[in-house]
Amino acid sequence: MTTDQADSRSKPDPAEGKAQGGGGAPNRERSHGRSSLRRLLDFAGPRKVFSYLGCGLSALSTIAGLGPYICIWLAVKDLLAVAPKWSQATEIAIYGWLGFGFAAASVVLYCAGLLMTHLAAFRSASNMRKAAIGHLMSLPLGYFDLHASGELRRTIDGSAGDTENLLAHILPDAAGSFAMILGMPILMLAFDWRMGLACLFPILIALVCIRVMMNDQGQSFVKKYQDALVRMSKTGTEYVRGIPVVKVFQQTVYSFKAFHEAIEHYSRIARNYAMQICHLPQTIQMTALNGTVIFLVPVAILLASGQGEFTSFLTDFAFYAVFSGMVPTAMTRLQFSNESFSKADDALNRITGVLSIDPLTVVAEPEHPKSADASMEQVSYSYPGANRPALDRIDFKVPEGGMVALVGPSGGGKSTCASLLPRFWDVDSGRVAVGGIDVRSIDPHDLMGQVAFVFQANRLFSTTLLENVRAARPDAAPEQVMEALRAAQCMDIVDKLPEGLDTMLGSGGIYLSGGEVQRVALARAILKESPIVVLDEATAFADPENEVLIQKALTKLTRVEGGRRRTVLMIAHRLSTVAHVDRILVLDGGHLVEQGTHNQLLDAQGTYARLWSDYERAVSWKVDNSPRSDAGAGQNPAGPIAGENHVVPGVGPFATDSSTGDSDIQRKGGEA
Ligand SMILES: Nc1ncnc2c1ncn2[C@@H]1O[C@H](COP(=O)(O)OP(=O)(O)OP(=O)(O)O)[C@@H](O)[C@H]1O
Repeated sequence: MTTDQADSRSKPDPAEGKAQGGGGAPNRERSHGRSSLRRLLDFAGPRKVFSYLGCGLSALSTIAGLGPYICIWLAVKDLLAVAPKWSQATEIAIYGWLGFGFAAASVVLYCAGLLMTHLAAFRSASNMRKAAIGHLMSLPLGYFDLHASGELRRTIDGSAGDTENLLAHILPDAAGSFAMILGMPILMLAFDWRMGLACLFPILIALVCIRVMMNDQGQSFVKKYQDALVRMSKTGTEYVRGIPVVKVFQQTVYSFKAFHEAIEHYSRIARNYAMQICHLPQTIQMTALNGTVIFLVPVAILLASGQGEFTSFLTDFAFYAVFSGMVPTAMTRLQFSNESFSKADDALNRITGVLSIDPLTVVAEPEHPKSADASMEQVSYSYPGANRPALDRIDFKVPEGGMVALVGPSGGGKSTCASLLPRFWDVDSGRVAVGGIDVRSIDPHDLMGQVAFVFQANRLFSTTLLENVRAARPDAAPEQVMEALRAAQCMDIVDKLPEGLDTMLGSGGIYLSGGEVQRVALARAILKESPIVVLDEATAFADPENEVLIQKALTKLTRVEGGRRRTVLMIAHRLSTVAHVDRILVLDGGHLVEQGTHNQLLDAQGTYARLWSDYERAVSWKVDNSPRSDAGAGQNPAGPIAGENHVVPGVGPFATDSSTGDSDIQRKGGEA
């Protein structure tokens, strides 16, 4: 999605009366208030002065670069004046050295200028990246659901790169070209204004052509072109991620429609621009510039007949013939700099688009939660652009140390509900509270400290196992990390890693399986020691062996020191894993349709009872079809829980914790 699309998802935050961060509302107006170059240089901070200096040096270099041409002209003039007695041309050597001096000075000035502009460009690009990444950190986590990583990478890294090129190379070159364009008419009209005009005429034609190409249509092309690049980058990233699926099903790139369409879209835009906007003006421009001599020769022939002193005329002609060769170079430079300015302008708008997305609101005097209960009071929430609410007036409370499960049909609103607690999104109406305090009144950092979130699919960083776990609590000692790994049943992982905790994971290191990654993520959550835990289908993708271990780790995670229980809000599709929680909330179509214990809900014969019976059927089907069905299914009268416990014996947050001897199943067995 482009930032423009993100714009359309923005919506007012009823609480604050302004665009919500999650929707992402870049304020383009703000970004157009000042010239792009000045806004860009602002990122360089005090180093912007290097940019001005660099451009000045580049302009001086161009002017110095004219010196050798004048020296050649003087030398030729000297020679022709004494022809054929060449030896009498005594000044030649001086002109030669002078020309060399000018050329050397031009090179030195240009290099010094480039050095300066590079210093400014690097600082500007790195500050831009830092600002954008820093700002991303302040956005609600839900923003990242809506914006693919490829798109963000392209926006931040690509845009910073585009502007870096502008400041480092294009700007000093443009300053040089500008100096050349200012100096050229003076120089050209100085020796023979008629031949000078003949040389300037194609430049005027080229300038008109450039103007035509960079009209409003051309500018809007650059915008569309950049959008097409972002779209290609985003769909390309998704395609690369989906390659295994594509290969397994023997599909080609054409089957990955979005990526294919993005490529087609990109080439269509580039083709249209070339054929509709550039074709004629570009042809005229290049012909005019490269054919300067075509204008010069007829003028020279006309002038030659009326010249009193032919040698002087010939010298002037030689000067214009040589000097006119510089014209295409200067004009091409100027044209490319114009394109780069448009490109950088667009890049800058993308960056400022990200920077102007409203971050999570932070109140001036945040409050600290007084306890570890969590509640929702009449909470409604709609995703930006959605035509019906994902949650509608949801009301419930998880008391401190309580365990509440969210169940319901797919799309019922379970994940949305859980993600409102750590402020992935802010509610449209109602209130989400932790410890009796509205989450919007808690400092976001404090809130993150209160809530540990275990996702369905977790990511590890490309660093050591130690640092991966320590991401949850950077000041934790290696012994504490080891303790968390032990509690998360990760000792088999630690033992098999060649350098234990210091083994690199991910690219360039060791890869872990999905279930192992899940356990390491649980170690993180355990190390974090937050009083509230949100579990989003933590065992969803685990194989039976890993599930046993994950369930054991979950048991540890749900308790703090001394056996006290953390407050747990969990989402589950496997109803067996929630049958023994304190309370089950059934969400259907964004409504809280039922709540109660497992038995109460079964008795109510509503949605939960229907889901349970579907679940029982699915499990008995699995058991009947399992090679071990003889050993387990029919023998256990306790239904699916028992059926699953046959496969996963005596584990889980609601089952026996072998290490502590506690048993939630036993403790809550009566309820079940
Ligand atoms: N990022 C999003 N943008 C727009 N709509 C969304 C987004 N995420 C979820 N929804 C919509 O919100 C509703 C609730 O989705 P949610 O993911 O909370 O349901 P769920 O009960 O967790 O589903 P599942 O069990 O399939 O994971 C659905 O209608 C879904 O289409």
